[in-house]
Parts: sequence; structure tokens; C-alpha cells
Amino acid sequence: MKFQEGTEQQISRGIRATPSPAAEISGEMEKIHVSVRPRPLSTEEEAKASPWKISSDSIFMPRHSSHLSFNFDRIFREDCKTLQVYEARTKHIVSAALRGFNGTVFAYGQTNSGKTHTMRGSPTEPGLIPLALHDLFDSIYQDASREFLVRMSYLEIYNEDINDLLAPDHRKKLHIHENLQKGIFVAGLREEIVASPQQVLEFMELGESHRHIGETNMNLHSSRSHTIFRMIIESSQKTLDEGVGNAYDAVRVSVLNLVDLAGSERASKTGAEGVRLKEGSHINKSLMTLGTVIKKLSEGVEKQGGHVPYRDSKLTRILQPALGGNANTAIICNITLAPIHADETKSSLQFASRALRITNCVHVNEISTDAALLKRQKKEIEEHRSNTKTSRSDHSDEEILNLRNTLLKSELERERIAMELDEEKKAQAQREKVLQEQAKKIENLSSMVVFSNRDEKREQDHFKKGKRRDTWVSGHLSRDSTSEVQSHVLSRGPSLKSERSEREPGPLLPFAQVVENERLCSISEQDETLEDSALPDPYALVHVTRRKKPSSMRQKIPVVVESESDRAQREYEDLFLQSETEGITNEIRTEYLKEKLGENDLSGEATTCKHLDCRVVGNVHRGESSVQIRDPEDILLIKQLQEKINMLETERELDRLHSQRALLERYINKQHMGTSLVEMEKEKAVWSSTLSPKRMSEGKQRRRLWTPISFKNQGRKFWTPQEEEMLRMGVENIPWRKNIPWRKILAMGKNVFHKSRTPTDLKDKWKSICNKATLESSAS
Ligand SMILES: Nc1ncnc2c1ncn2[C@@H]1O[C@H](COP(=O)(O)OP(=O)(O)OP(=O)(O)O)[C@@H](O)[C@H]1O
Repeated sequence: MKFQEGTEQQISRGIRATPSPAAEISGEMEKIHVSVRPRPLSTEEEAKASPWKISSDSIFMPRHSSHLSFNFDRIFREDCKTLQVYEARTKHIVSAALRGFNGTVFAYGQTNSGKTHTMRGSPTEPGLIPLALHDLFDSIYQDASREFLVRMSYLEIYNEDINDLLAPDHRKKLHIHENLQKGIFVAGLREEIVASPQQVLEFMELGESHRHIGETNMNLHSSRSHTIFRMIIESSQKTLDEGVGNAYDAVRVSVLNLVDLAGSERASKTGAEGVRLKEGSHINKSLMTLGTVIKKLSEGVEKQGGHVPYRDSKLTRILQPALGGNANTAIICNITLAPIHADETKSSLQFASRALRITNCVHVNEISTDAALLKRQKKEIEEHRSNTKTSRSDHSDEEILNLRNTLLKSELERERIAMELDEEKKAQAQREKVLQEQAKKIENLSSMVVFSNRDEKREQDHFKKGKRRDTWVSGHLSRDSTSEVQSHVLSRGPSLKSERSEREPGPLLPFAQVVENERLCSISEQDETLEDSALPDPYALVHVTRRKKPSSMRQKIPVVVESESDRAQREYEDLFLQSETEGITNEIRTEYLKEKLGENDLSGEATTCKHLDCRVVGNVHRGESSVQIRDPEDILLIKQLQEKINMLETERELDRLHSQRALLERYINKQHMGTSLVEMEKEKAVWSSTLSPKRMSEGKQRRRLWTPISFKNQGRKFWTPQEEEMLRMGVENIPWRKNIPWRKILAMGKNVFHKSRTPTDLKDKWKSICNKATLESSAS
């Protein structure tokens, strides 16, 4: 036997409690069907005449003072069979349950009125439940268009506790829950999948074994609890043929409740005590709530928004959908016509008569599964596609029409542009024609102008060449020499000019004659070049350098008038040449003294030493045979000569430094005076050439040469320009001696150097300072 819980099963099957729109639309108003079934009277009860009379579907008490009468949907007779009861209404409800409608049939009545007999039946007479089961499964078996899944549950409400009669632990209390998907349900209630009436009945037997049944004075097998037998019926259209059946192919889920209520009882009659009394109390309480709910519903309280006490009892809470909701409901009011139970029968009939006025809204419970949703969405997509296809077709036609209009406009525009282009071409041709005529006129006029310029240009070139030859004449630059050169050049000029004048404007010559003329002309040019290549004098070189300015500057600066920069340049060049001349003179003098010293030094000796440094070493043995020990007087002479040489070199170096310093000052002054950049760059180039690494290195070597000797005790090897100036003046103004107190001289002459205003004043002051310092140093 397989047990499954309904909740888990629904989840596993992907059922969603979302009613389909079709189900909502198919709601119908259904009244609760109420029928009355009187139990057959016993022999004792038949002995007494019944106060109740039944006529058709009415029951009344003819002897009652108010002529109590009740009308119902159906009033059975005492000898009626349960099958008649079933076919009267229950059969319809079962059939509706197979179509997806909820259905509830419950038996209501006092104890021992035949409720259990009606619902369950007896071995000889089946009750509504077996009849419904057989009828249900027979209908399922006969329906080939749908697939069904049937589950069943069986519970009891005992003393307001819910027990699962199919569960092994049937004493376990279950609780009622409610949600949007499942509605009101008992959590944990077992739902058994059943496929046949017999299988259901077997489960019922199991449940009956768990049911609370007690013995009372009125009933040997009195039901002490309310029992609810529930069939959950799911069905769906078979999918063998896609084109047949429900458009949504949803799952229909319906619930069929067959309820056997416990009977109301009076303790005085039942003799209930203890547990039975308690049971009877709960039974009566729940039945009273059921009566109140029925009363409220019959009065339309719920439709008016009033409160219906469904939650006051477990019974009404579970049966809430059947009483005031979505269910086909039938109430079988079991009564007894015995006079002894006339009041209980009257109460039951009053209860049943109220239920007659209750109307439920019934609709098919269709639940969309994932597959059904997928199928429906697929169908919707196909519908959208077809709609889109139609709209796209319309859209495409519209686009084609727009494109054609655009194409037509483009063609018209193209034709218009072509016409404008033709007109423009014609206008352009006309303009070109006019321009050509104007060009011819200009050419004619220009030819004459160019011819004149050519002559003028040739004269200028001739003047330039004469100027260049004038520049490159060797020797001192003078007006006389220039004129001589010019006359020399001019003496040859007419011949060349005559050749060119014969060649340029003259008539066409034979090719051989032209080649010969070219050769002669090139020879003449070579002669001019050879004449120009004579070595220039330094001044001429300077002028050549000046001529290497941009042509624009040559045109702007007059040649005859000497500018300030040219004058400064010329002064600088004079100074530079003077310095170089003096340097060369000093070198010649130095070499002369060296040679003279060498002659004195090496007279009578076989070995010649070329370096003075070697000689001043003094008493050195050069060899056993050739080297002689010098006389101390010779050594002294050598030292004196050496000192003189050093002094001359010092003077020359100071002169050079002085020249550089002067150049630097001029350069700086020109910067402040706003000298043009070209001139500054020129000065800078000259200044850099004087301070080239080679010359700097040479200057340092010279310094090192004389500094250790002349100023070896002064503690300094390098001097500032001011100190160098002072030293130079010291060398010039004091007689040479071995230990000159240069530091002292510098310290004493520092202020004098600055305060002296004229060179003569400075020279006199400096001489006195040198003498004073020398005397003080000698005295100390
Ligand atoms: N229609 C009927 N035909 C024959 N016997 C009947 C009929 N109705 C009831 N009985 C008999 O009456 C007795 C009591 O019936 P039943 O047990 O069904 O009453 P009940 O309403 O269920 O009582 P309780 O509420 O105490 O359970 C039973 O023995 C039953 O066989």
C-alpha cells in the first residue's frame, strides 16, 4: 500500500492553484440541495403515532399549533433505498466532480437517525460513498478522452481534533491551513491514490477501524466524531491528438466530500457520561456552529460583508468551501419520525430548511500545469508571429514605397546637378578662354619686361663678380688695390660681355658653333676661378665671412656705411689679431731664448737636451763619459732664463685672458644694448673659438707651468679675472724677484683696484703697493 501526502504530490506534479480564466467565467450559482430521509421506525416506535406527516417534499406536524411545515428539495420515504437518495442528488454531484466541480454531500441529523447508514450503508445496502465510488470509477473508466488521477483521504474530527484515519498514527492531531494555491486544507493529511472502488473501500475499512465509535443508550455504534471522506479527482485531456480538447489543456482538480456527521444528542437520552458526555458536548458544539454558519449564510450575511463563524469549529472550517463557496452541496437531513424525538427532528428540519436558502458559486477548478502553460504560451507566440508577419508585410510595403519616393527624388536631384554641371563647364570654358587671352597679353608684355631685367641682372652679376674678385685679391685691402683689381677685371670684361651678347640675343647658330662657344666660356670661367683662388689676407677673410649673410640682409644693410656692429666687429678683430701677433712674437722670442739657452748650455757637450725641464733638474749624471757636473753659475743662469721665459709666457697668457675678458664684456654689453641676434651669435662664435677646449687646455697647461714657480707659495692655482688683472699689473710694475708676496699684494691692492678711476692712477697706486708689500715681506 502506497501512502503519499497530498501537498508533496501536488508539488511533484507541478500543479499550480491558479484557476484558468475559463474556470472563472464558467461559475454558476447553485443552491444547496437539501433532502430529508426519515429512518424507518422500529416496532416500538411504530406503536405510537408519528406527529409528522409527509406530503410530497413537505413535512409538517398537523397537530402542531402553528401547523409546523417544512419544504425541501426532496423528502424520501422511510422505505426508500439509499440508491434513491444517491440518484436524487449525489449522483449529479459526483458527476460534476468528474468535470471539475467541487461537491459536498453530508448527512445531518440527530444520533441514531441513520446518517452512517446513509453514507456508508450496510452490507446489504450500500451507502452513498460506495455508490459514488462505483459511479465515479465507472464514469472514469468510460471516459476515454481524459486522463484521471483519483486520490482519497479519510479524516475525523473528534473532540475538535483532526485525525487522519488512514495514517498508522491516526491519533496524531492535524491542523488546518489555508493559502492561495490550495485554499483550505489539512496539513499532513494522507491522500491515497486509488484506481478502483474496491481499493477505496479497503482504505475506508482501514479508516473505520481507526474511527471513534461508542455505545450509547440510543445507538450501539454511535459515531462519536465527524468523518469526512474526500476524493480528489484530477483529470486532463488526453494528448494523443493535439487538435482535440481544451484549448489550454489544463488539469481539472475537484474535491468530493462525503461527510458523516456525528449526531446531536441529549445527554438525558443518550445517558452519556464521562467521555461520552464530553464527546457529545463537542459534537453538539460543532453542530451548533454549523447551524449558525448555515443560518448566517442563509441570511446572506456573507454577501453583505458580514462575519460568518467558520473558524468556530473544525467542521465548519473544513466545510467552508462547501457551505459558502465553490461547491455543489447537498445535505441529507436524517430524521426519525418517532414522537419521542419530535423536538430533535424539528431542530434538524429547521437547520435543513435554513440551508435551503444558501447559494454557492460553482465553477470548474482548472489548474494550469507547466506543460499546459508552455503549450498555451507557444500558441500565443504563434498568434503573435502571425500578427507580426501581417504587420511586417504592411510595414515592408510602406518601406518600399518610401524607398521608391526617395529614389525618384534622388534621380531628379541628379539630373538637376548634371544640368548645373554642364552650365558650369561652359562657363568655365569661357573663363579659361578669357584667361588665355589675358595670359597671352601678359606674356607679350612680360617678355619685354623680362628682357630688360635680364640685362639689369647681368650687370648686377657682373658687379658682384667684380666685387668678389676685389675681395679675394691678396695683400692688404685698400682702395687702390681694389681699383687695380677692378680695372684688371674690367679689362677682361668686354671680351666676355661681347661673347655673351653675341650668344644670347643673336641669331641661331649651328650646333658645333654653340658647343665651341660653351667651351670657350667655360675656359673663361675657369680663368676667373683661378684668379679668385689666390690666398686672401686676413682682412679679406673677415670680409668674406661678413658676406656670408643672408641675401636679404645684404640688401637691407648698405655696403658703404659701416654699422655699429661692424665697427665693434672690426675692433674685435683688430684686437684679436693684435693679440695673436703678440702671442706669435712671444713664442718666437721664447724659441729664440730656448735656442740661445741650449747653445749656452750644450757648448762643448756631446749630448743635446731639448727640454728645459730636464736641465733645471740640476746635478744629474747623464752618463759616465758624456755627462758633466755643471757649474753653479750655469745653473743660476739657466734658472734666470727660465724665469724670464715663464714671465714672458705669463704676460702672453694674461694678454690673451684680457682679450677674452674684453670680448666677454662687449658681448654682455651688446646683449644689454639689444644687439641683433645675428650679431650676438657671431660674437658668441668668436668668443667660443677663443675658449675652445684646445685653447683652454693650452691655457691651463701654461698656467700650471708658471703658477707653481711664480706663485708656488701663494696657495692658489687659479685666479679670478680681477686678481689676474692685479697680478698682470704686478708683473708689469714691480721688478722681478724670487719671492714676491703676491697674496699680500692682492690683499693690499684690492680696494685700490676698485677705487682707482684712471689707468694712470691705478698704475701708480699699484706700483706703490707692490713696493710696500715687497719691503714689508723682506723685512719680516
Ligand atoms: N434507512 C434505513 N434502513 C434500514 N436501517 C436503517 C436505516 N437508517 C438507519 N438504520 C439503522 O439504524 C441504526 C442507526 O443508524 P446509524 O448508525 O446510521 O445512525 P446514526 O445517525 O449514524 O447514529 P450516530 O449519529 O449515533 O452515529 C442502524 O442500526 C442502522 O442500521
